Amino acid sequence: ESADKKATDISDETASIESVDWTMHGLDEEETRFSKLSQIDASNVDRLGLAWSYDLESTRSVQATPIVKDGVMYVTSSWSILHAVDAITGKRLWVYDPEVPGDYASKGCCGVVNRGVAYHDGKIFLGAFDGYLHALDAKSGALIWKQDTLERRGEFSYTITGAPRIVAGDKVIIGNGGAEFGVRGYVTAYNVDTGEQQWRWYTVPGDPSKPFENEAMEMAAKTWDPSGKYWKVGGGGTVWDSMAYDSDLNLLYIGVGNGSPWNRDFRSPSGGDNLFLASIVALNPDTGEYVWHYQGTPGDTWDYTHTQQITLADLVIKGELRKVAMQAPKNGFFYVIDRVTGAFISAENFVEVNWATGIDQNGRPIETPGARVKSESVEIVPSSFGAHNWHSMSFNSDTGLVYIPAQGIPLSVAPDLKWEHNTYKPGSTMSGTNWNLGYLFHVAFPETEPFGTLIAWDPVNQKEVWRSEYISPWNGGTLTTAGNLVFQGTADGRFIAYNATTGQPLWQTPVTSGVIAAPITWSKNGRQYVTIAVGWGGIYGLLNKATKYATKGKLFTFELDGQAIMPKATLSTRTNLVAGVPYKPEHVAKGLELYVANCSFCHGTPGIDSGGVIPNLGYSPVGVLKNARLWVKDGIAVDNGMPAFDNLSEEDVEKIIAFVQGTADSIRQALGTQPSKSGDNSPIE
Ligand SMILES: O=C(O)c1cc(C(=O)O)c2c(n1)C(=O)C(=O)c1cc(C(=O)O)[nH]c1-2
Ligand SMILES: [Ca+2]
Repeated sequence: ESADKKATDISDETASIESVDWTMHGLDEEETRFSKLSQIDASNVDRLGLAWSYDLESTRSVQATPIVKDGVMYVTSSWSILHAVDAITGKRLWVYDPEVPGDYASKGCCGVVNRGVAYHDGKIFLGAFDGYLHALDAKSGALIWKQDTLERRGEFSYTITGAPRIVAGDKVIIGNGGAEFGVRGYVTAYNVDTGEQQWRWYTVPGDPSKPFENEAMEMAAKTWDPSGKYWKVGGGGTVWDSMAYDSDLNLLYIGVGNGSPWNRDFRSPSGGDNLFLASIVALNPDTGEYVWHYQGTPGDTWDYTHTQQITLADLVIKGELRKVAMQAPKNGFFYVIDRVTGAFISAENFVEVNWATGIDQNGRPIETPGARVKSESVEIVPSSFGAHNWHSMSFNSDTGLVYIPAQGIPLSVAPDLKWEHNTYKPGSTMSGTNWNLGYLFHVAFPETEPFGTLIAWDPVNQKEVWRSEYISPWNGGTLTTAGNLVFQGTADGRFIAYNATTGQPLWQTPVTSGVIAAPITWSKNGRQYVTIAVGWGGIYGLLNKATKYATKGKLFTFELDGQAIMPKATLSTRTNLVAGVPYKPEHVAKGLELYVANCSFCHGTPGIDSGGVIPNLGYSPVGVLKNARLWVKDGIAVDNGMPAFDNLSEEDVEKIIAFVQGTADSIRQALGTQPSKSGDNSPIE
């Protein structure tokens, strides 16, 4: 009975084959992103053409997996703005703006992002960046109910960036972001009709002097050192992206994130595994009770979130059919675990790693001696950007392969010995916007090179089968289909179809901007379509980009023999290295400390990072850098997400300007080039 129910959950109209919707974030409860549609296949995919394009009008990140239900496409763009679009014509039906305040942007680590909505019984559920969960009428976009998901709003920097999920027939589940800032992670279930809270499950223990919420918290507290007073900083463990659901087993799987602060030496000085950080946890979806956990990265100290996609599959392993959960988290290992019991089955690294030599038979990493950075600057591989981040993977049960958007983004880290909970200190990474890391970055330059790769991974034999290399990290999520295809958008602005078995590229088209989101496929009246939301951004995309474009967010739908014309890409207006802003050289060193504590994680290193959706200040127009006070102090761009910094004095701003101009001058000198025409607004070519 439940198997039938599952099939209809995937799409109400699947039975007719005529119209197949995409109604869940990961396509199905198992989050496979494997579509059974096969009209578009390896033999005809080269005939794909544009059916229509739609303007999302966003200048920040587009991360959403669209949802298609009854001819309507629901897709979010930055600032959690939801667009309802006629799926056949691409015409706007309605737009819902949850009106996230501009000054909320700096309460998230990685930009005002949103990964999509959930659909259930005529309602759309949207988690907005400022922590409210909205339930809307799917037809009109009218608000039905709205819930504040945040605890102690204002005291902690919580956000929502992930897509809600529907479980147990009547519950909508959402977690939060915030573990870079110091928060306590949890997931909450709300009744789909009323919005009433059903249960909340914390991922880490609270203040041990107070009663524990449940036995799981009591068990978890034994793995934390109370002398670190972790509960003051929150402890971390946000559930900011992945969940999966097995309705047969009646288990909800959640992916739990990193510790707050990142550095375990400050969070739990005597060590400990710090449950349930960096774990997959199975919960009873009816009650929110703990069932089991598997902790992939015990005692996380590297921002090794296990919030990356959890995909469920039934695999024959050593002759036995196993119900498994699969994950490729930031730490670089591909995990297969038993989803009934949480028992470890296998793990192998899918990229080069230097923090562990492998995973032992109990599922514990064998850490390398220098992996827990104690004094000098060390380059840990993978970095906290992850060997795989939130970009969706897909699992094709025909080929037996998982398609992973893998990457390497170099970062060196050193302990921040000055770190104190919620204390602004020049020199302490982003402490000016309340980050709580306990690390400094790039005290020494990292030695590895950035890379981006699509990896086709065999989860049974734990080995790579094929790969496709890209020129940049931070490529889009993947989709696979019964047409033996894999689709992926790329950081360099292409949308590509591969043969799922061999990895041979079969078709590609430019799509006006770098892509980070995942494509979907669906059909209407017997015709198959492929849709991708496009718009550069996310954490790496704040700082860097791999195209010369700054095109606003778009939504593209493709079909066989589609004839629509691809809109023109907009060139970035990035200027040359800034020159000629007067400054006092003795201000540069202090300016660096101020920059690190207030500017670095959004604007990047001046003149070194290329600038993504947030400008790199090394390429500021002269007039902008000279008048930085207007942005930094007077807050003229608060609506765009640039906060006004009360902690900075006028003189501090002068010092930051000195650091930016001084750095630009040093780089220019090192490159041996002439001073550029200042204020030049010519596009980079
Ligand atoms: O610890 C957290 O709460 C948290 C939240 C988020 C988020 O909500 O986007 C990210 C991360 N961590 C993170 O570690 C990370 O690498 C990341 C990348 C992105 C992005 O949108 O590109 N978000 C996040
Ligand atoms: Ca994190």
